[in-house]
Amino acid sequence: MSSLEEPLGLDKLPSLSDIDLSRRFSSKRCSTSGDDSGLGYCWIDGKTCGSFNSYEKDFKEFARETFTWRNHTREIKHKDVVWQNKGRKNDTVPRGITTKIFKGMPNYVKIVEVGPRDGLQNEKNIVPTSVKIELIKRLISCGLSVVEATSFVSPKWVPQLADAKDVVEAVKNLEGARLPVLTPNLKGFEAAVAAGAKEIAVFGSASESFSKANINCTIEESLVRFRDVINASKKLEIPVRGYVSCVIGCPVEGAISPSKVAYVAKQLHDMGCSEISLGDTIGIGTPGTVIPMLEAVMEVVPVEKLAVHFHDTYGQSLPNILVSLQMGISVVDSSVAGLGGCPYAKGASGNVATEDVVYMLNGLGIKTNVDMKKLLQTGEFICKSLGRPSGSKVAVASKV
Ligand SMILES: CC(C)(COP(=O)([O-])OP(=O)([O-])OC[C@H]1O[C@@H](n2cnc3c(N)ncnc32)[C@H](O)[C@@H]1OP(=O)([O-])[O-])[C@@H](O)C(=O)NCCC(=O)NCCSC(=O)C[C@@](C)(O)CC(=O)[O-]
Repeated sequence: MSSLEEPLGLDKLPSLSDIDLSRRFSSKRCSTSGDDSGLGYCWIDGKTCGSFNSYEKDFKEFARETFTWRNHTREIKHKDVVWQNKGRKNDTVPRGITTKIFKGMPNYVKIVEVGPRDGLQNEKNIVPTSVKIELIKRLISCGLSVVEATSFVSPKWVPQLADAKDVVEAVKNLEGARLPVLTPNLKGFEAAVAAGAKEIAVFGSASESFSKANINCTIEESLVRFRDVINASKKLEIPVRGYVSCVIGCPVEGAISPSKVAYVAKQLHDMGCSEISLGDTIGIGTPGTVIPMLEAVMEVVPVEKLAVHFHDTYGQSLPNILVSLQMGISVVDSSVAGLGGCPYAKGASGNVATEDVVYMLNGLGIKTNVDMKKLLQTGEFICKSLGRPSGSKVAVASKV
């Protein structure tokens, strides 16, 4: 297994002109600034749009609610959040651009915390097992309902997670969260089950080169391995999550076509994966590339089965999550303090920070059940243990 070449650079990114603007921007667009570039137009189909002034008023209402987490004193009031009141008797009449923006967004987002696995697999120094266990316990106490605990992979390739068995044995009976682990093959699956894992994940790729570098086999070979793992898990009624890496680009191959992503996602779904997480492994996606990718996948996998997994290499994770929510996705992977990166994707930075995702979702009035104060303390705990600053903007800002 060789490490991969330089990460995909900006020069290799698809330009906006490569993307079919007519698919992204509604034909019934409503003009706020009136230019022809698409900027200033709302891009979710709808019939009417409010003026910019009414949007500004609505926005002020939201902004006021956005900064409440510090003291946890106020519940977000949903009186102006039309999309959340759908179906209730006293619905506010949907109006204007605000409605268009929030149409289709979920009321609740399940956050899949991947810090203990994705976060720690790429740390230079081996993190003590006791710190990993403490991290998992703290993350559960924040209210996170899914905490990915570790991986059962070759310790030769990922020595950072060589203690997977000890970690799982220590946390397997903790209540309050599901604790899936990564298992690339039957060997990993059997070890995980023996240690007491109750949920697993298989991880494939939409890029042939990345598949070979990461899991030492082609995409088709990986699908055969996953089928074996999934069949074994079905016998034990163990739920399986499926990952697709490199959904936007690959460090070797450059841009990856949405149809390749859709193909692998569909295979995993058809095999029986209960959830498919779409990973922008090297964090090069923007809404301009994420939207067409999601469109292609949604044609073959139901949206309620999809999760998004963004790395923040180019600082695009939050806008990418926002458009994913607008497209109906309600499961978001993230990593406390923005820990993370894949050992086989050189230059890829950490996952989007859980604190930053929760902050944005709080601001949108979307429930997560995550306690921001405890989450910030957990981020502080792990950063102190690792001797590095937090990758979360919210964590940094909250200290100022
Ligand atoms: C996938 C394998 C295991 C294939 O492993 P392999 O095909 O058997 O061959 P190999 O040459 O790569 O490794 C062979 C050695 O690993 C052993 N082995 C074989 N399987 C296992 C196992 N399950 N657990 C422990 N050991 C195992 C096997 O027994 C043998 O041991 P040896 O005889 O040399 O002593 C290997 O290539 C590997 O461990 N790769 C590391 C993959 C990895 O963990 N990558 C990072 C996670 S993926 C990711 O981060 C992306 C994601 C999910 O976050 C989403 C995104 O951001 O896009």
